[in-house]
Amino acid sequence: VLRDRRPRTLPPGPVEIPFFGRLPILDEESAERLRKKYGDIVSYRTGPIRTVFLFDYDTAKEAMAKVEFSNRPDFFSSFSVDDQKIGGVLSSNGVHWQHDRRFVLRNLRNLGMGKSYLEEAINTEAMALVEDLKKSGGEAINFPDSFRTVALNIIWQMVASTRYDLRSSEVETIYRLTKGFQDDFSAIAFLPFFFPALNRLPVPIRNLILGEDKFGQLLEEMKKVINDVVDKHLEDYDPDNPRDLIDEYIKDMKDSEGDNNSLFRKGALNQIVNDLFFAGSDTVNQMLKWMAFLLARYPEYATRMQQQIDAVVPRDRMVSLDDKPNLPLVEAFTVEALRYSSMVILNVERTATRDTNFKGYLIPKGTTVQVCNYSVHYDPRYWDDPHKFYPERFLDESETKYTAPKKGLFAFGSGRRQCVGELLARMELFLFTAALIQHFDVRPPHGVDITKTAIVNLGGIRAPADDKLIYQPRN
Ligand code: HEM
Repeated sequence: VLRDRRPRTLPPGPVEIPFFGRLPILDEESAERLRKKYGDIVSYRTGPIRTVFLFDYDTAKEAMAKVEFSNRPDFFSSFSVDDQKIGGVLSSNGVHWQHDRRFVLRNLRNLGMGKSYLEEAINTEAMALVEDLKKSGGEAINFPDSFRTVALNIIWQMVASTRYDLRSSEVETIYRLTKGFQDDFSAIAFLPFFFPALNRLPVPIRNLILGEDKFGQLLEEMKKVINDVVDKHLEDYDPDNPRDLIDEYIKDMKDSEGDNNSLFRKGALNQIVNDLFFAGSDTVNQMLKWMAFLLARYPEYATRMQQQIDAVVPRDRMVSLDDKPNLPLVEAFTVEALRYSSMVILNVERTATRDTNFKGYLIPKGTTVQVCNYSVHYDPRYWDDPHKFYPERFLDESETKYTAPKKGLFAFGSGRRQCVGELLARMELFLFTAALIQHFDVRPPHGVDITKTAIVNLGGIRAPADDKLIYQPRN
């Protein structure tokens, strides 16, 4: 039964088990075990789906740039809130993806990605975050809800001109949906995609073991939240006063009315909004948790960064992007946090659009192609002592200048589908982290050994466990 049926032209990997294959790989330990045993390119079968895992930076970079590996797998469309399930950026393919990605990139830039007025908006949130954390009065608290609200507020202001109060209950609803997807559906909801036979089970059994009814409910709720936001924009739309990305889309949609070839559609707009909300808020929220954890875990860096900030920024002014050249350690700390956290453990899946020769192997059409970002970030070929948290690796010899790595960083993916929000995320991480450092000593509660804090897996996202921390305002 265990005869390996894998075609010889495929990369090596564990013996394929007919019909069932093996359980999906969702964590860094299992991925690393594969790499250690089979090398940098490994094929692995889960049900009818074959995945080729890539573990080495150069190989991953080359693969992610290939047109043949630029699509997302078909099953991504099940998460779409577009009625036609073809629009948006994250899960779409072909001309629809190209069209919507171009629209999003152009408008994120026009709305200030990398520019000073967006910096102001981020610093308004940073100030609100500081005030909110001060309310904890130096008591030990779990990661504050304000982390997620400030992250949401930035992208939501660009997309929908909405800013929430840091403790607003509306944010609670939105995050309940995100968390629902994360907690309940990380592994189990994917199983029918890998094991289609499960779809033949009676509905009550599928609901019981796979929670499909709950998944459907969450998706419907999300659809409604997004649709209401877009409908409200359509109602209030003023062509002379576009407020945000949704208005810009409505403008293009109205301009192209009557053009049968136009790809501007309300369903696609809904999905774009959904993508930006999902990809743009929880990612930053999770990274803020990492920043707080790492500041508490490595107080020697926190102290050095406070000295650097205090030397150039008066306490009554927020750190700005112009201060960056004077704060090389702060930048190095945030980038090292991206590497060390490897928050997105496995890069978002791609799929081969046709049979493709790659590195001496023939990757058949339909094969999933996935880079293990964690493995790239912990690869001793690119990083000295990779398990050490060491921001200095991003400084020049005199430690006075930040130096971007030439190779080895994969936090935002790569190639044609590289993260569209990278610039925005880097701005947010730098300014939010600087605000935390400038205003607080972050530390574990007395007697708590922070080296024992677990790193958990939240549906493919690596995050520090929510142990309590103290945010002590600095004198
Ligand atoms: C620290 C924060 C973030 C991290 C680590 C991150 C990481 C990633 C990664 C790994 C990918 C997959 C790239 C690939 O397939 O090669 C991705 C895609 C994407 N990200 Fe981000 N991201 C972050 C923040 C954001 C923000 C703030 C936005 C919102 C503007 C955003 C929007 C997107 C979108 C729309 C895609 C899909 C791109 C496509 O399929 O063409 N991300 N991100």
